[in-house]
Amino acid sequence: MMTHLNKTAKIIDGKVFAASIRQQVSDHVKLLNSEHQIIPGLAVVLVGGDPASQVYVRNKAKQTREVGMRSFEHKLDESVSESTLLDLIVKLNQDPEVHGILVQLPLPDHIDSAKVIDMIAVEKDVDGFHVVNVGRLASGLDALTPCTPLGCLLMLKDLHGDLSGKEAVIVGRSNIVGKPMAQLLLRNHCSVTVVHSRSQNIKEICQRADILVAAVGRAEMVKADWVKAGATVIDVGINRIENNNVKPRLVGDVDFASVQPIAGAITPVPGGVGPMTIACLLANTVTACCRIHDLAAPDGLGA
Ligand SMILES: Nc1nc(=O)c2c([nH]1)NC[C@@H]1CN(c3ccc(C(=O)N[C@@H](CCC(=O)O)C(=O)O)cc3)C=[N+]21
Ligand SMILES: [Mg+2]
Repeated sequence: MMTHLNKTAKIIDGKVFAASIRQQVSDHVKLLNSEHQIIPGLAVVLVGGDPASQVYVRNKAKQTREVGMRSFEHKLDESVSESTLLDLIVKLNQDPEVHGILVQLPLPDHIDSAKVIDMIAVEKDVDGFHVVNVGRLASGLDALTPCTPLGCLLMLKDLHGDLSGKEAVIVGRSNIVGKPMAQLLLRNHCSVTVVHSRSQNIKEICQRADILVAAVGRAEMVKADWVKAGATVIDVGINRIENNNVKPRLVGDVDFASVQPIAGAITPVPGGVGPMTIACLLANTVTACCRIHDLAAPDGLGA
């Protein structure tokens, strides 16, 4: 048979990887239960009825129960006042059965999200969005780490092992992905560049990357000629392309079809970063529970 000189990138299977993380979480939950009679609990707060958010929240709750943890769902009306939401956070902070608190974002415009997030007890902030966790991550201290960048890092470490000296380029500077991703890659000794909507020569900068993380929320923006041959491409984007009458198609921030033949490895959408995000949320909840009870957290599930 003929061998082909043109390579095709390895497709990183986020679903399989996420399942192995959930298995480790589930093993640790069993241990906490048998040795210490502790059941980790995750509270998810959803404000309003956005259909996509409802699907995510339902998936989170289902997977939380599947790994043996308690799930507490709080659905509030779109019109809820900021003070009612803050009161709920205070209650959850004080509840000993709750070890992790996630407030689904975005929140309605009349609510100050920073105020709500910073009301969450630092040790229960499983999203890692509290200003203290952000600062701890940036300072190289133990921190609860945002789930999406943590999932990306675990995939990169699994693929490459040591990341020292690798040239990483992140497209997007959001507080939930781009910035914490930069911190995690820096902590793992990469050279890190963050490009964004005001950057010049984005394409040329991306061409240097050994590791390219796309997190801008613009459908198929990263094209084949942005990617160095053999680079690892992590696609964080989830963009719904609406088609008349048919089910919307999900695409990432990377033009998968054209990039796949160039890249060395690439995450698909769906089935890449998305499932890892939820798995890391469960991992963060067990980690938070262990720290709250002053017990050893599971190995290999942190940054
Ligand atoms: N406080 C907060 N924390 C979050 O982590 C958070 C949030 N707010 N708001 C919304 C975004 C979005 N998000 C996703 C999680 C899993 C998938 C996921 O599992 N995606 C599947 C497919 C999903 C589909 O079919 O729609 C996949 O990529 O294969 C996607 C998106 C977490 N978010
Ligand atoms: Mg941006």
